[in-house]
Amino acid sequence: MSAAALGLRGRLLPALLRSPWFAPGCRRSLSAMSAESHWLTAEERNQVIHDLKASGWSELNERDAIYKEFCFKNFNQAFGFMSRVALQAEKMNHHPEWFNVYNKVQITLISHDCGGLTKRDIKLAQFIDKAAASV
Ligand SMILES: C[C@H](O)[C@H](O)[C@H]1CNC2=NC(N)=NC(=O)C2=N1
Repeated sequence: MSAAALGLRGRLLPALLRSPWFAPGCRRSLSAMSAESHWLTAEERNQVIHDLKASGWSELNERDAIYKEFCFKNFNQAFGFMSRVALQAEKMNHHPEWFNVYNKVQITLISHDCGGLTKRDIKLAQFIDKAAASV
């Protein structure tokens, strides 16, 4: 019976693959990861994604990640924002995927060692939004 017939298309299969049992890197590192790095429960995920979407983040289709674009007055403001985020990323040992052209910064957040979105990404996204608001 095909995966489609088993109803494994859509979100079920990605959710299964995201679980620690299918993400050996995540399971292996779970013991060394802080509480924030643990997987989100379905209820937690729904709530935080709802809140993040309200502030302009979106879920990527091709990966279990979140994405947001920021536009500042000039490069100086954009780079100052990136510098603050970079220091926080180093502090958390959790880093964004990002692209900057002049006053624009595109940010994708995903926990590479887990292959998906974890509490580390949510914590960094919330920091990023505060940093952007205080530029
Ligand atoms: C070696 C280093 O600690 C790891 O590569 C850290 C660095 N920053 C990271 N950032 C993100 N987004 N995901 C990771 O899995 C990750 N792992």
